[in-house]
Amino acid sequence: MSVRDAVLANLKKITDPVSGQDIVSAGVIRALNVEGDTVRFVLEIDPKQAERMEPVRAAAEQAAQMVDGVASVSAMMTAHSEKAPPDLKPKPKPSQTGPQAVAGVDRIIAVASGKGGVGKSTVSANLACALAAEGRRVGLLDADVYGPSQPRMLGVSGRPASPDGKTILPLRNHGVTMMSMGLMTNEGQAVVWRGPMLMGALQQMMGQVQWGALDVLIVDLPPGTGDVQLTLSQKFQVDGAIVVSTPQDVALIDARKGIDMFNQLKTPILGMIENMSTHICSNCGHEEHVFGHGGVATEAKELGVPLMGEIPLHLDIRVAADGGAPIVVSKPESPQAEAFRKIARDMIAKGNA
Ligand SMILES: Nc1ncnc2c1ncn2[C@@H]1O[C@H](COP(=O)(O)OP(=O)(O)OP(=O)(O)O)[C@@H](O)[C@H]1O
Repeated sequence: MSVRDAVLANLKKITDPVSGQDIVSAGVIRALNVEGDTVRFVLEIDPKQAERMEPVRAAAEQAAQMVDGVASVSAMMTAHSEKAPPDLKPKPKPSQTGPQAVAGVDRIIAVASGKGGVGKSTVSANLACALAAEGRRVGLLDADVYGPSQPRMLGVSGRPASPDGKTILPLRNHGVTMMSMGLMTNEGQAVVWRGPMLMGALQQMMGQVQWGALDVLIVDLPPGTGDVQLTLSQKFQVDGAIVVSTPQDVALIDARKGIDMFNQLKTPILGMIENMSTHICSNCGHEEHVFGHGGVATEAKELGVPLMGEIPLHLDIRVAADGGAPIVVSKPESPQAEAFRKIARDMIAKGNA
């Protein structure tokens, strides 16, 4: 049994006090992510039940911890989206609410995925480093509040400083200026990200972080189509969205939802990237199609969006990301890195980065 399945089996033993079902069947557990010996997941709850659910969260964390091979567990509570209460305040003029540019930032590119775990953060980190290697001034905002991974992928640690209490100084590595929403919360602390909180935090990240002059700011979004995606597109001028998907049908169905959302928000779609496209054996170089191959190309064609590239499933990509130096930095001449670098060069050639 995989660690993921073992974690799920343990979580299934816990009852959701609201529905009476187990917490997995009740849909409380979301975004379960196993990386090495680290397990992360989110409990999606009604914000009114936050207090009642805290023991459930603690029990879930403990249940995951019991699984062999698991060293650390992080379980956060998040509020499931509710209809916003009617806004009785007079509406500000549309010119004040329209998407804004961020001072000093030429372009904002959102990297999204319909489904979690398809490698969106890996793609964001590699694209950011590849663009920086081409001489672009690059920022990377990790807006994935459910599983912030950019500090680890870019090998930066420590909390960002705020010398004046108003502005936030970002961190920097591999030529990329980086800020993560995950660095603003205390590690291991349960955070209930309510819609308005998310919006506030995102606005703070965009507006108060001293990004400096950037050619492009890449925003690594959480998976799915939620509050962060909406806020980003509604409040800021997003110049393009990249949707990352694996070739599996389930991932593609969700990727399509992501594309629909950006179409509705009138955010231009730069294209799709197929990740974990083919598997290249790190011993013999043999190529096989673990999740099928070419599914994203077919989907992109059907949706009328460009296929920006296909990234192989390769152990070196994961090892490099886990080690804090993405493959385009640690093995820039490898074919795996070249797959990312080609996408970056094409983006620059098309004036998108
Ligand atoms: N092309 C690849 N080859 C090998 N491993 C990969 C590849 N892409 C991603 N991975 C690995 O898969 C795992 C998930 O990737 P990543 O965290 O980038 O996904 P994500 O879509 O951002 O996930 P989340 O849902 O947490 O936001 C990581 O351990 C990463 O190193």
